[in-house]
Amino acid sequence: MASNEQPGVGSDNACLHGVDIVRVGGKYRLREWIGSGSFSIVYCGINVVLKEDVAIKLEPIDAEFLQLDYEHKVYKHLAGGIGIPAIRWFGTEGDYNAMVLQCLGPSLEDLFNYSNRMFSLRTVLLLADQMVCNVYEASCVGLY
Ligand SMILES: Nc1ncnc2c1ncn2[C@@H]1O[C@H](COP(=O)(O)OP(=O)(O)OP(=O)(O)O)[C@@H](O)[C@H]1O
Repeated sequence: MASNEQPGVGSDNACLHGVDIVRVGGKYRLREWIGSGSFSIVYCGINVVLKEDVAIKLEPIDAEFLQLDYEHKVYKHLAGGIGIPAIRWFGTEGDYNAMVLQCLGPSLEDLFNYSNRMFSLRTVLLLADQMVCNVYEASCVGLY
């Protein structure tokens, strides 16, 4: 799960988190930093042609354990599932592998905070159902 220690909300400067590129795939511009996971950095971004909000996930190409390509394959296989973002672009830009995704709504952590860090039993069961279904789908195509 990702950590959000230094949100760059309001900043248009992607360099704030050590990333020295401003666009990927020609038309996806990085905007504010959303969070950093164990292997990647995620930004809010925009498709400058369609004006669509996107999420841009970057992984340094010199990372010891590259995972973005695998995550890209998992998303491709789970396409259309609940909570699975559509892939807009995948490739390499400068020193980064990049995956551009449909921008989802608030994270589970955000929703948990909105709910005073307490989910009802019904919500927990609905979440468990979605997670088990996604893992099952992935296992059916040999991804787990
Ligand atoms: N498509 C998306 N739309 C909106 N926010 C997203 C999207 N994908 C990821 N995020 C947000 O970006 C942050 C980091 O994402 P994520 O946890 O997937 O990174 P990660 O590097 O895969 O982390 P880990 O490997 O530690 O799970 C989280 O706050 C997450 O909610």
